[in-house]
Amino acid sequence: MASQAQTPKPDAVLAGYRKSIDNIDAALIHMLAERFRITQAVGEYKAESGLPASDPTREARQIERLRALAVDADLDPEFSEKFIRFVIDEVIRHHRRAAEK
Ligand SMILES: O=C(O)C(=O)C[C@]1(C(=O)O)C=C[C@@H](O)C=C1
Repeated sequence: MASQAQTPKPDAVLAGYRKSIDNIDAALIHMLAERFRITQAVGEYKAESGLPASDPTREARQIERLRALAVDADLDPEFSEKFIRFVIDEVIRHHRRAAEK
């Protein structure tokens, strides 16, 4: 019986797919880094101006917009909402930390 610990033989088809996945993952990281770079500036601005860390009205608009974009792009809108919620919650955590400084 073949052991799962054996090194799999090279698979050019899978390697090609994985090259694309790696490029897409790298682009996602760069885009997220850019988004957090700008939200850091927003957090500093909000802290200086005494504005609240979160803006639920803006968030609701963003979620609705992204859900619609997801449907158009054949992406699960529930997933897109969970993803942006996760990102925004992290931004709010950063904003609150900036306001405490
Ligand atoms: O637009 C803002 O006011 C932000 O602080 C940015 C952001 C976001 O990450 O998109 C984060 C928190 C707010 O509740 C809404 C949106």
